[in-house]
Amino acid sequence: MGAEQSVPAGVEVQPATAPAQSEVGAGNGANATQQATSNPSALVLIGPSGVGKGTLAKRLTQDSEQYGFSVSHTTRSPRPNEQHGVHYFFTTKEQFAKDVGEGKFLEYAEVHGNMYGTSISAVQSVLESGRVCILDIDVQGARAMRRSGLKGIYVFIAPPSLEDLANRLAGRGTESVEQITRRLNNAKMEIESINEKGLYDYLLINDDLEEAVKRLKAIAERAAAGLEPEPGMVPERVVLEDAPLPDIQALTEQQAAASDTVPAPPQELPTEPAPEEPAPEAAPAQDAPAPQEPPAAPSMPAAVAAPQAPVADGPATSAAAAPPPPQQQQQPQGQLPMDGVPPGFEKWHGKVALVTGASSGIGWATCEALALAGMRVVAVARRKDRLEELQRHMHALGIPLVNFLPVVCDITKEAEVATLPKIVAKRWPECGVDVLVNNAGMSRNDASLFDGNIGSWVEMLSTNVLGTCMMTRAVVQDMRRRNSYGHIINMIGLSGHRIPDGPQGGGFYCATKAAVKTITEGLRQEARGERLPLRVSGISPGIVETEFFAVRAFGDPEAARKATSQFKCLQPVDVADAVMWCLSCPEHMEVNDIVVRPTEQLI
Ligand SMILES: Nc1ncnc2c1ncn2[C@@H]1O[C@H](COP(=O)(O)OP(=O)(O)OP(=O)(O)O)[C@@H](O)[C@H]1O
Ligand SMILES: Nc1nc2c(ncn2[C@@H]2O[C@H](COP(=O)(O)O)[C@@H](O)[C@H]2O)c(=O)[nH]1
Repeated sequence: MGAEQSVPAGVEVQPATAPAQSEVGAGNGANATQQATSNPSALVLIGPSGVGKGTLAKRLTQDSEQYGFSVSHTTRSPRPNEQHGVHYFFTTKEQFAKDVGEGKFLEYAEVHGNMYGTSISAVQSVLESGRVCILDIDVQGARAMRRSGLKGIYVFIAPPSLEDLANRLAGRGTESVEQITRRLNNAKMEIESINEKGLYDYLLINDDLEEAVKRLKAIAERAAAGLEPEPGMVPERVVLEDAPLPDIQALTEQQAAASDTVPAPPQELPTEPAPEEPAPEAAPAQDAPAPQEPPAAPSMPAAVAAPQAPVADGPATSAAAAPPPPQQQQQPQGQLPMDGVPPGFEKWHGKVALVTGASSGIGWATCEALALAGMRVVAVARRKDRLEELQRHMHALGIPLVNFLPVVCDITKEAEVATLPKIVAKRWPECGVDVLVNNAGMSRNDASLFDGNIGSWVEMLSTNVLGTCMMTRAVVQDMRRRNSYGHIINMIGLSGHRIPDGPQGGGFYCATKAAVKTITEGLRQEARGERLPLRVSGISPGIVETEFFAVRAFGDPEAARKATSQFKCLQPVDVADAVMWCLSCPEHMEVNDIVVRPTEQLI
């Protein structure tokens, strides 16, 4: 693209240097300014239409003179409140094509059926005035801008849900029902771009506007100071929830009735079908909107897979194939079963339990037991296909799926863990996590202290220790915010108490489990120190017949079989029963550790 070679004065074109250590957190903008190191970066805002990019950019430029807005060119018609040269440079398709040919744009793309572009002169005029340049562009534009070498901090703004996005678009009253539908259809693909490695530096969920403005200002301060973005501010993976597209027609009518005004007639030019071929220099074909794709709802924030209904097209399992039992058919949606609830467990009815490592074994059995006893269950794991299977299993058991929330999340990733309480609040606004079962844990058989694989040490430490701590911190902070304290149960394991296979190199794994034992006691003492009613328990099973041994042997089924075939091992449900007992004890009784072995296990 000609424009890529033609670089406006003041725009730094060297590829961004390796991320600096995080000198300043995003929450500490004032410091960032004091530590200014080089030229300001641009602040690039990306996100689906209606998410609030324009609103946020306006707040920044209104509140401080150090920010200026890059006014884009567009071929769409102006809305009633829009001014040429302020909101956009409105232009014709012919003129736009001519400008492209003359290399006037840093980037441009077809978005929702119209052309949009950032001209070199728009960026230049902000930079020349000594201000930080704020850009509001689409995903294709962000990719192209990355290639252009513009030094910038790229912030993806996400909506709390597709429903909120639909509400905002309908409430804005600037698009027709068809245009809103088109923008919402494109939003799913745009949100999925969060998973493109290296495209964005920050993910900001524009839920509460004031909170979002505060967070964006802190990021903007970094841009103003020319600092590198902080590492790790975008989750590793985001999975979108499949849910039907909201009824836009109804929403638009509701919004109009609520405001007692007729929405402004849409000013956008009639939308054109997406071109067969991408426009020259536009992003690759997969960027083009795909109107034929069935509408689907993103569930933000990160890492959510929370279908509201059973997955119909997944692989058939016996559970999935089985018709729902009569109990399910009779039960009104959302009503939780009370039959078979252990004595003392009634207090948890309708409360929320979050279980990690839910895709198999103890985690799976615990989810099942908690749900059958009437709790709302959040099942957290990395494997989406297993969570989908668990969901089908829950359905077959007669659990109302509105009370089951499967979440794809890697507990070793801070950003993913931090979003979990928000995901829960989104599903059940009046709730938070009341019970946390820190079950996820793993071992590797190549981790001896003499010559072990350091990668395996890191994996065990990250999952067993740091994962447990990060999950605990996220949940405790949420309990504190709600001033409602429940119960945290850590899966310590017998290996937290002794080393069964030291000579074979099991010492490191046992060290991580001993750490979990100590952390469990530390957590209990912190709770007592603050006089909080939080209860803390540990459970220490010996050999349980689960995938644990297969994982430890890197998938070797023979090694796994050997480990669990010497005698009748504990079953996952035995451990789930222990969880249920901990939770059923009376208020004055806190179970601190339950040690259980298969009867025949020696040490
Ligand atoms: N946090 C928020 N909560 C509720 N409403 C919001 C929030 N942020 C923005 N809005 C409203 O949502 C609507 C869309 O916002 P805005 O026009 O800024 O979106 P946008 O991302 O710039 O859209 P586009 O890409 O189409 O230009 C506006 O009516 C705005 O007032
Ligand atoms: N690639 C670019 N995208 C742009 C630019 N200016 C705006 N946009 C994006 O277009 C959509 C729709 O905007 P609207 O004003 O019609 O609602 C929005 O998501 C913007 O981010 C640009 O210069 N380049």
